[in-house]
Amino acid sequence: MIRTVITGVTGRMGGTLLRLVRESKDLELAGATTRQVSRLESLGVSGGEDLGRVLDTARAQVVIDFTSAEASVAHARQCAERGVAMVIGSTGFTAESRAEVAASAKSIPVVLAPNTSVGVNVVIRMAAELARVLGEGYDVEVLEAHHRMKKDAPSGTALKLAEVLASALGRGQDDLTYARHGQIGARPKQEIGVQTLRGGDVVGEHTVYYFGEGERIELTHRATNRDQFGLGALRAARWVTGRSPGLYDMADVLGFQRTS
Ligand SMILES: NC(=O)C1=CN([C@@H]2O[C@H](COP(=O)(O)OP(=O)(O)OC[C@H]3O[C@@H](n4cnc5c(N)ncnc54)[C@H](OP(=O)(O)O)[C@@H]3O)[C@@H](O)[C@H]2O)C=CC1
Ligand SMILES: O=C(O)C1=N[C@H](C(=O)O)C[C@H](O)C1
Repeated sequence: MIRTVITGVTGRMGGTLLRLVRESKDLELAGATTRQVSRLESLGVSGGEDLGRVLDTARAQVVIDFTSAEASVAHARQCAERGVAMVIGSTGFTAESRAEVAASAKSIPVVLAPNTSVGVNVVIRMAAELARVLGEGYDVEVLEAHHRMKKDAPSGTALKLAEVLASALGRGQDDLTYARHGQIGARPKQEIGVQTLRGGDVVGEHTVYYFGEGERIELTHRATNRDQFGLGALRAARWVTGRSPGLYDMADVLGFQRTS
């Protein structure tokens, strides 16, 4: 059994992960963290607020962390100090905070993935392949929609899609456009638009549009609950436990060639 700690266990993903770890045959809950410590008892979970303290008694092999970029940076440092592997699903990283996780991943294995759903990762791969095949004759746009409580925008998945599309088309960060307003003029050929919708209880939707002359291709993934994110995270936890230190992503877990 793989001894697993879940951070942010009172969150939306934390609750999904708690149920899935309990249902799994090969992972066991070794502890959990939350800032709402009084809720741990009713969840039947042992743990506390500080991951370092939880790890000092939990004999954990892996931490699954869906919290926030800021919290994940601190959690990665605490795991690195104790030699515990990690799966990080948090989004909202800046180049600097990602570099901090990469620094921790010099001493422990870390899977850092803005989307742990296998289906989404297949879509990411197909999006790059479609862009390569279609080439320059199509205008590429990414649209994402999420629930009203989501804190970061665009979603980590939309940013990942934009990154792999840019790489497939030989374009760079400067070609990404996150908003349009006013007299913007004709669309530059090189542009890749990334647009955000927020509202209601939308779990997560991503579409890549390829607008051509006289046709349009749309590649869409819609999550209708959080289970596939959680199941993918458990798969990543099994894969990362006992690996060599390094920063990995879901492409590594799934045995795909990296797309960017
Ligand atoms: N990779 C993937 O496939 C997916 C990634 N995500 C990402 O996972 C993250 C969590 O999403 P979700 O579960 O919906 O969010 P929630 O807000 O429901 O849960 C976040 C949890 O993390 C805790 N947390 C947040 N910030 C901190 C902090 N600074 N220190 C300690 N604990 C903290 C919260 O604690 P408290 O309750 O005390 O506020 C809460 O328990 C987001 O970044 C989201 O984008 C989400 C779904 C899928
Ligand atoms: O916050 C969410 O809910 C989600 N976040 C991830 C992201 O930012 O890409 C993945 C998923 O779509 C749900």
